[in-house]
Amino acid sequence: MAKYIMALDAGTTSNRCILFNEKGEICSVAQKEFTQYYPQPSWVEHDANEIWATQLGVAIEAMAKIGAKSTDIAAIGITNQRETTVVWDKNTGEPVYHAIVWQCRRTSEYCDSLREKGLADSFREKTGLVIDAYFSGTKLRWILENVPGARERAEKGELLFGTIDTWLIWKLSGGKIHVTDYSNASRTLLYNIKELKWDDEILAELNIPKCMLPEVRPSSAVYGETDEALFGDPVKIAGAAGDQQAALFGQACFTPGEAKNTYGTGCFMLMNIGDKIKYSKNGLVTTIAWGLEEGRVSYALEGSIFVAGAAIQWLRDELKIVDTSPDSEYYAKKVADTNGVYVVPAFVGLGAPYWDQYARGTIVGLTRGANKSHLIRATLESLAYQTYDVLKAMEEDSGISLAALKVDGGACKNNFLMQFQSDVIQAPVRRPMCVETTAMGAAYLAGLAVGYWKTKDDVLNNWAIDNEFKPEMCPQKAQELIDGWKKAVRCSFGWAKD
Ligand SMILES: Nc1ncnc2c1ncn2[C@@H]1O[C@H](COP(=O)(O)OP(=O)(O)O)[C@@H](O)[C@H]1O
Ligand SMILES: O=P(O)(O)OC[C@H](O)CO
Repeated sequence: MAKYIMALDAGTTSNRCILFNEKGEICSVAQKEFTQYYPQPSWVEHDANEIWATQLGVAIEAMAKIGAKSTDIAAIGITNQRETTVVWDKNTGEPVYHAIVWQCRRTSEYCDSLREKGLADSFREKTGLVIDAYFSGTKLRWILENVPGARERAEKGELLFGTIDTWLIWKLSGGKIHVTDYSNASRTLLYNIKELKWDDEILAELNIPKCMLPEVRPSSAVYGETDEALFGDPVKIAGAAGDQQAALFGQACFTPGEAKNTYGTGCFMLMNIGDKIKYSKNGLVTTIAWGLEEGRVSYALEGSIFVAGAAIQWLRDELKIVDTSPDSEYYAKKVADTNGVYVVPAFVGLGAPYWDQYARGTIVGLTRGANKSHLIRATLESLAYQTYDVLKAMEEDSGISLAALKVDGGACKNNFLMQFQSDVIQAPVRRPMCVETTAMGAAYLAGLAVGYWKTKDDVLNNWAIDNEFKPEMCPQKAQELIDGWKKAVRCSFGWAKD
C-alpha cells in the first residue's frame, strides 16, 4: 500500500510540499519562497510560471528527502492562496500576464462603480461576498481589458482562467484537466453559492466569457492523474481546497459553530455554519467551506484580514529591524508594553470587518521614547487586535460565544502573540501539535477520496493539542487597549482616497 499523501500548499509567499502518513504525521517537508512583484503602490503580482516551478521543485525535494517514489504516494491534495488570478493560453500553457494576487488593489475603483450601480446586495445574495478588489472576478476582467488581444482570444476560447489550484492541477496533469473545487470557486465573485453554478448575470455584468472558467468539482474527488513526465508513475490528484477552508478541515471543525484562525501572510477566521447559508450583518463574508460530494456543500462565515504575518515580513524586509520573523518575539518581550504605539498594517486597505479599500498603513502614538522594540511589539499586537475585531463580528453574527479559539499558521508559533491574543479576546487560545493544518486539510481531502483514510473521524482522532494560552490580563486593561486600537484604526480609514 502507498505510504504517504502528498499535500501541495501554495501560499502567498512560499510553496510547500508535505508528505503525511496515516497518523497525520509529517514525514517530509520542503519549502521555497518565491518573488513578490509590486509594480505600483498597492499592486501585487506573482509569476505563475515561478509558482509552478517552485511547487514542482519542493514536491520533488520532499520525496527525495525520504527516498519516496511516486508509487509511495497514494494521492496529491492541493491547497492554495485563494482569489489570485491566472489567465493562460490553452495551447501553449503560457500565462498572458502575471498572476494578480489577492492583495492587489488595482480594481478598487471599478468595484466602487459596481457598488454605485446598486449591485452590492445582489452580489452578496448570490456569491456571499462583498464587492471588493480582493476577489478574482474584477482581476480577471482587468486582464481581459488591459492585456492587448486578451479579450478577443478569450472569446475565441483560446484562454483559460484559474485560481492557483486550477493552474497547478492543469500543470500537474500536463494541460489535461481544467477544474477548481467548490471552496475556491466561491472566492471568485463569479460563483453562485446557492445554486452551485457560475452566475450568468454576474458574468454578463463583468463581461467575462464563460468558456474560460474551470469545471467546479467537489473538494475531495479524483480529478485525474499527474503527467508521467513529472514523478515517474502517474499519481492521483484527488482533492483541492482554498487554504483557509483546508485549514478549517485540518482543524477538524466539522460541527457548525466550530471555528479556527490562521495566522499566515494574512489572518483568516472561519466558522463552520453547516449546510444553510447565513449572511453576515457585521462585515464578514459567507463562503463555501468544502463540498465532499457532487452538489452538496458546507458553508462558513469568514473574517478576512489582509495583512498579518506580512507585517512581520515588512519589519524584516523593508524596515530591516528584525533578521527573521521569529525574532519579533524576542523584541516584543524586551518591553512591558508598546509605550502607547499602535501599528495598523492596512498596507492593502482593510478587509473584515471594515472593508475599506482606501485605508493605508498607519502608526500612531509615537513619542520621543518609542523605540524599535515598541514598534515590533505594536506590529505583533496588531494581529491580535485585528483578530479581536473579526471574532466579535463572528460572535454577533452566529450568536455563538467561542469557548476557545483554535489557531494555526506560521505566526501562531509566536508565544508572545498567542498569549496576547488570549489576553485581548479574554478566552483560551488552543494551538495544535501540527500547525500545518492547511496542508493537513488538503491531505485529508485527497486521502478520503482514495480511501487512504476512511471517514472524517480519522481527522478528528489525529488532532492533538500542543499548548493552551489562557488570559492573564484583567478585562479592564484589555478593554483599554482595545479602545486605543479602535482609535488607531479610525486614523487609517480612507487615506488613499482622492
Ligand atoms: N515566529 C513568528 N512570529 C511572527 N510571525 C511569524 C513567525 N513565524 C512565521 N511568521 C509569519 O508567518 C507568515 C508565514 O506563515 P505561513 O503560514 O507559512 O504563511 P503563508 O501560507 O501565507 O505563506 C509570514 O508572514 C511570517 O512573517
Ligand atoms: O497565503 P495565506 O495563507 O495568507 O492565505 C491567503 C488567502 O487564501 C487569501 O484569501
